[in-house]
Amino acid sequence: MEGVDYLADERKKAEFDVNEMKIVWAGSRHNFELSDRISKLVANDPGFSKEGRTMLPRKELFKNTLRKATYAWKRIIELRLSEEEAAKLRHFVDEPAFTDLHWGMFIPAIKGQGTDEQQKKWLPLAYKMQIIGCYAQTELGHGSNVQGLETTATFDPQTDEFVIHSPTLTSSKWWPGGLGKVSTHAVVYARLITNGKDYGINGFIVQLRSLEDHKPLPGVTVGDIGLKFGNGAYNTMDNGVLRFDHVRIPRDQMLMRVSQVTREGKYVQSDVPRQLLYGTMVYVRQTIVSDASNALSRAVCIATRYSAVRRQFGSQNGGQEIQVIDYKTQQNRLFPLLASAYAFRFVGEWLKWLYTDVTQRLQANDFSTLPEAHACTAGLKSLTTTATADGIEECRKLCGGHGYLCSSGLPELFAVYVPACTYEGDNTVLLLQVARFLMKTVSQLGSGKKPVGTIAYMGRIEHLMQCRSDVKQAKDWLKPSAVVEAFEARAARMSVACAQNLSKFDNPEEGFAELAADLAEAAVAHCQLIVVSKFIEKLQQDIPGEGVKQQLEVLCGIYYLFLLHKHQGDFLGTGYITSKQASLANDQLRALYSQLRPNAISLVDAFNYTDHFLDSILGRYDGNVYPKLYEAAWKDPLNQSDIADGFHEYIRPLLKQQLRTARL
Ligand SMILES: CCCCCCCC/C=C\CCCCCCCCCC(=O)SCCNC(=O)CCNC(=O)[C@H](O)C(C)(C)COP(=O)(O)OP(=O)(O)OC[C@H]1O[C@@H](n2cnc3c(N)ncnc32)[C@H](O)[C@@H]1OP(=O)(O)O
Ligand SMILES: Cc1cc2nc3c(=O)[nH]c(=O)nc-3n(C[C@H](O)[C@H](O)[C@H](O)COP(=O)(O)OP(=O)(O)OC[C@H]3O[C@@H](n4cnc5c(N)ncnc54)[C@H](O)[C@@H]3O)c2cc1C
Repeated sequence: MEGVDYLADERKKAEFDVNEMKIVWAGSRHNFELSDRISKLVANDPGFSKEGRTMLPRKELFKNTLRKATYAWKRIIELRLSEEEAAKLRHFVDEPAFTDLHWGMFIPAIKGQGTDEQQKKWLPLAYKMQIIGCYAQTELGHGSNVQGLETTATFDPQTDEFVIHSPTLTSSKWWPGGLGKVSTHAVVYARLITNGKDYGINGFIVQLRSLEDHKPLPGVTVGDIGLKFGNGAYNTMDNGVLRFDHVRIPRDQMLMRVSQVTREGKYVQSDVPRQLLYGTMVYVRQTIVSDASNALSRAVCIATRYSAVRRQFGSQNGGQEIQVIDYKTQQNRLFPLLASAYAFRFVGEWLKWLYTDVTQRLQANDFSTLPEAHACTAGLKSLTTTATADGIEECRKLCGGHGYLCSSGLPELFAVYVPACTYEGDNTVLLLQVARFLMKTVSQLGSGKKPVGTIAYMGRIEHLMQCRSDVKQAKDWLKPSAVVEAFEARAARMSVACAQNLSKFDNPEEGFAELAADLAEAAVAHCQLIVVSKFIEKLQQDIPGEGVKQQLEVLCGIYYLFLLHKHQGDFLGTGYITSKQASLANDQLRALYSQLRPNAISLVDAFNYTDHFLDSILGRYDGNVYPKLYEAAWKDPLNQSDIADGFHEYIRPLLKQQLRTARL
């Protein structure tokens, strides 16, 4: 880095090896080197500049995204990047685009739900981007309730085709990214009807636009759904609307891994569970969990650096004022978010492992771990995206007024990120899926079926229902066994309380609806237990680098003690801890903030973000905030002239009128 480093003193305070921490953050030396190389490649290429992005009108913004996405593809080909390198490049280009859905959902849907033959036909075209696809599931009338979708795919045995049709306005596909203006094809989810019988939802590959002139094919009505939240932000994406008027596709474009329709129109269900139709969602939820730590760490990096630069109050004898990062209130808002970024990193790594494991099992026709994989991906997607969206907004507030400027990078980051709480499953709806899984687990206790994996703790239910915390002094809260038992007891007791309340209802579905808010809270407790456990398990590994493990222990302590403090009501209400023990936890938390403080800047440096990727004046690596903020203000189009457009038309007559009144 060139020029003065205004954060150099902060960097000197670090008590650990930052370069080793970079490797822990990246997951491996290989991942670190890959990210480092590709992020610099993107940052140094003017073709990927972000300059002025938030000021472009929608049409120009969108065109610019098309330019960048195709330029990225050109570079991927020219540089012969591997699939892994290409994915990194798209990540660091940092602009939501149709390519996310093409690579992230269209291709995985064909891979997961297509037969070998279908994969052989469609994947090579998609890999070369000779066709561009999206994932068209959600409709105007239904998103969460997938079984309620209305689009129909009716088999016509005369012609060996499916007829895809949108029977109502509410059956219009609505939201799919990449659909509005770009995609040539879509995996469309529709009700499969054959021989007059409705067999529920299935996926179909449907061509939407001509490969010659890109015009919608006959019977297809397609367009963009309009401007979304935030300037720039997710408006780089063409989320679309799509209607079918009796569009015909060959029978072999029904994705046939889960079920088939024969030439005669007979519906055949294979021996794989129907839930595999939802497999693409499980995959994407897992990637969203991994991505949460990216988004949160970006916001935290900006807020931490700026908190060290910013000074307010407390000047003594004409000396410097206090850095706002030294206020305990700032630390209490910021440091748990820094700890959460690390916690989500590690749980994301673990979830990736779980997903790979379940995928291998599915290939071998072992479906036993699918329910747990669904509960974990759904629950952790909900937990991490909610905390990340809230965390980004908190980081904006932590930066005071300047956080509200687009040049802080935070408003755009928030606007791009916040729909993650909704897409790929509304976060409350997903928590209720976890709750169903928990209630099923509780109901099977005593049946001889041993709970395994993330619900293994339920197997010790008798102990967890009656044990009490043995914490006597603040530092006892640093013992992993004390912490894990606290989170297990809280989660188990909340689930059992819900199950007991449910049993009072004659109709279980009515009970579930009535108790939904409590059930969602029990699901949160279970998911927090997973994150805490995975962080603690990470610390049991061999972690090289001077001081690295110690810093991670501090972060882990902050993560769980902050949760314990925030959800004190649960821990006290379920009777596992006393109010004295809750207060000791808080004392320990404050002590950990003091230990973290000198390392804060280096802990965010370990994310290894380029200034290009952060795209934030407040988060600049060198901390040179004020001159750059001042400079940026003058680049605003409003400052291109001293007299604003509209002045002569509107303001001048007003001023003249006041002048006349004053003279009177
Ligand atoms: C996409 C890009 C990724 C690229 C990678 C880059 C990395 C960066 C990451 C992110 C960058 C941002 C880019 C993201 C772009 C946005 C993409 C957004 C795309 C979408 O939003 S697609 C649409 C998503 N829609 C949903 O998620 C709908 C949510 N609804 C449902 O999932 C279901 O309807 C339901 C689960 C809520 C209910 O279903 P239903 O059939 O009615 O089920 P139940 O009766 O409740 O349950 C039946 C039975 O099935 C089990 N089950 C449910 N779901 C699953 C599943 N997915 N897998 C396995 N099993 C499942 C359930 O537990 C029940 O089991 P039981 O009978 O009790 O044993
Ligand atoms: C930016 C963005 C990109 C998207 N991209 C795609 C895409 O590429 N492809 C695609 O197919 N879809 C896409 N979607 C759609 C997305 O998947 C849905 O919006 C999402 O699944 C939520 O469904 P919904 O909109 O129907 O919400 P709703 O279900 O209508 O939710 C409204 C409210 O009702 C509550 N609610 C609903 N059901 C229940 C219940 N059973 N119990 C308790 N509360 C409930 C919810 O919690 C929420 O508060 C995208 C959405 C967004 C915002």
